[in-house]
Amino acid sequence: MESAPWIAVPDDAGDKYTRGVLGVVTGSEQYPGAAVLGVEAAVRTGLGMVRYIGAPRAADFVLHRRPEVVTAVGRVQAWLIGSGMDAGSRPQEDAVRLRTALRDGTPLVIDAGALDLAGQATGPVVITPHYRELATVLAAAADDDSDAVTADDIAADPGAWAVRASESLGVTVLLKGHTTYIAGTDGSRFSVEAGPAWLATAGSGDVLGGVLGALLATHAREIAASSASAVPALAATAAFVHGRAGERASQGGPIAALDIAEALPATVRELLAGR
Ligand SMILES: NC(=O)C1=CN([C@@H]2O[C@H](COP(=O)(O)OP(=O)(O)OC[C@H]3O[C@@H](n4cnc5c(N)ncnc54)[C@H](O)[C@@H]3O)[C@@H](O)[C@H]2O)[C@@H](O)CC1
Ligand SMILES: Nc1ncnc2c1ncn2[C@@H]1O[C@H](COP(=O)(O)OP(=O)(O)O)[C@@H](O)[C@H]1O
Repeated sequence: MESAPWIAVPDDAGDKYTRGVLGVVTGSEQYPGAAVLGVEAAVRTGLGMVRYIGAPRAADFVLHRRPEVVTAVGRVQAWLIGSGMDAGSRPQEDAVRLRTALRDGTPLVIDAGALDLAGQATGPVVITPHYRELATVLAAAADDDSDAVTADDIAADPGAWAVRASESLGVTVLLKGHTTYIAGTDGSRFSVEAGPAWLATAGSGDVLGGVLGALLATHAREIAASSASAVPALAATAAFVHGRAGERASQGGPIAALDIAEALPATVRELLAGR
């Protein structure tokens, strides 16, 4: 699959709303940095606006880093939820914020601490677990303990588990790892090996969530026309762009998650130049 066609280029008649707005409910008291990383990545992937409506401490950090972010509630074309949250200790305020996103009917990227809520979403969903997170999600969905799958089982055959999870949960699955596997509800299957192992660093997945959130928010029309085929293609594009940004940032050396986000504009530019 070509990734470049899945990058939305602004048209001359457009404005920030027609380009697409991403709503973000991420971060927490314990993990405010995840909110900063996801928002940074979304802004740098390209979109009209980000509305951040997470925890106040995280919102302060987000605004300090990205003053263009709006913290007022309003219409969005997609949501990114769960990065930097802990499903095991969810404050009531976060439950309310997450419900707003889940009931909106717009497409959602569901990561980390909101993965347990995927079944409650009213819009098309792509979940972005790593192996341990997928094992937890599948354990929660299993009829009894004998069906339980471990992270080691998933590591042994990640592509097959991404497909099984997509079929049993009825959502698009983006399973993170050295190779990232995407399984869509329409039968789409992608495997993306675009980046170096230096990408295995704290917050790298939070950056991926922001990239994918921006891509969903800027393709509302395509998703409305066919969410089952557009969402997995956009997920594969996000994994590819994330991997290429990691490669660009690393050049064979170590990287921090923010370096990946900062490499996104040049990565997108390079992709567009080639199309
Ligand atoms: N800067 C930030 O705010 C960051 C926030 N993050 C957030 O942190 C939350 C938890 O994500 P995880 O991927 O860690 O969740 P996991 O539940 O996969 O990882 C936690 C598990 O990792 C294992 N573990 C912990 N420390 C270990 C060590 N030193 N050696 C070996 N095993 C160890 C333990 O089994 C532990 O239960 C998510 O909400 C995520 O989004 C992470 O993305 C990292 C960066
Ligand atoms: N060995 C690896 N090689 C290349 N990319 C990797 C490797 N391990 C992890 N990644 C990528 O790094 C990111 C890690 O995400 P995640 O596990 O959610 O970390 P975090 O929670 O710290 O953000 C994912 O995009 C994953 O595909």
